[in-house]
Amino acid sequence: MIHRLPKAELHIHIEGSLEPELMFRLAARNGLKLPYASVEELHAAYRFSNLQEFLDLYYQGMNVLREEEDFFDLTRAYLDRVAADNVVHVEVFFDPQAHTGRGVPFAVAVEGILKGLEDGETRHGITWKLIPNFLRHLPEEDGFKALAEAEPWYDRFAGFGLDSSELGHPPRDFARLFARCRELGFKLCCHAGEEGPPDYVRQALVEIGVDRIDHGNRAMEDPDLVREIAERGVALTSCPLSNLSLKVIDTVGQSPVKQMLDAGLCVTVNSDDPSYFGGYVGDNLKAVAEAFDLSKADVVALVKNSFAGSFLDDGEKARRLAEVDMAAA
Ligand SMILES: Nc1ncnc2[nH]cnc12
Ligand SMILES: [Zn+2]
Repeated sequence: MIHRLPKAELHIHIEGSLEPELMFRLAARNGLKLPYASVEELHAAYRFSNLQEFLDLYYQGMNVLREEEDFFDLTRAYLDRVAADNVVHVEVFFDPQAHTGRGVPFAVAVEGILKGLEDGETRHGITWKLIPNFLRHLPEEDGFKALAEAEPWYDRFAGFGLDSSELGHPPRDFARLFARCRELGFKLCCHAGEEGPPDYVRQALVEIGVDRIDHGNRAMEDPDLVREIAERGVALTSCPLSNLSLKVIDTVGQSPVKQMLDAGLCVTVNSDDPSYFGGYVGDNLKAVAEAFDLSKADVVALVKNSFAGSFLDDGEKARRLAEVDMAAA
């Protein structure tokens, strides 16, 4: 049934969908030598004890993305893969500062990704939103520069997000930047509570006023905060296999997904960085369904949340939700 249901993915870093095979192909195309002898050796390096260990490899891996065509191929490969899982809508993150910071122009990254998204829409009918994320390990001032560079593409972006190393980089440090994004009419999302304390989630929710919380695991430590999230109707994008891989949890059964569902939160299931964490959105849904022995109603609720929590307009949401009900019947 999981396969059959039309679904959305709301938390995917396109750079984190770079599969080892494609990384080797792009390295060869760009005349670069990887510090790994083979795809197998690279795969074997994907063992992490925390977020930072993953991020170090993630930023190293994306170094093969140099030309517009590389970003196009990356995006195309992701959409081909999720089309096979019956994903019909994606809201895709990318990290512009991780590219401009190594000399790849903003335009190269964004144009390649946009062309890939348009190609996927044409070939698979997958609708999409694109959401640049600011890197929180860099100063807010650098985020303002990225926002200024993004200006020619404002009409192509649904919102802005915040990612990278969470501990020591609270959402509050980016309050002015997100206030500006809000003034410009963008949706706001923020990685919070993946490793950081519940107070980071509260800052994202109350001080930044996010429309969506990415991860949010540690919010579950604070019942008042859980109530606040429920009252505001803000969706959470949970990523079970990412949490497992980054040792946020020890087993999928410790994922907060079931607790969030039971608390009446709009929780969704996503892949985060599927190439690094060993599973796409369908695999993540299967993993939680198995770990919690979820009922059909719970699985349908998670999939409906993926549309309810999306940045689609109300009419499009209603149409997608009705399609899920039809497929589930
Ligand atoms: N899981 C994650 N947390 C924070 N930043 C990220 N960038 C890519 N994946 C991320
Ligand atoms: Zn993420």
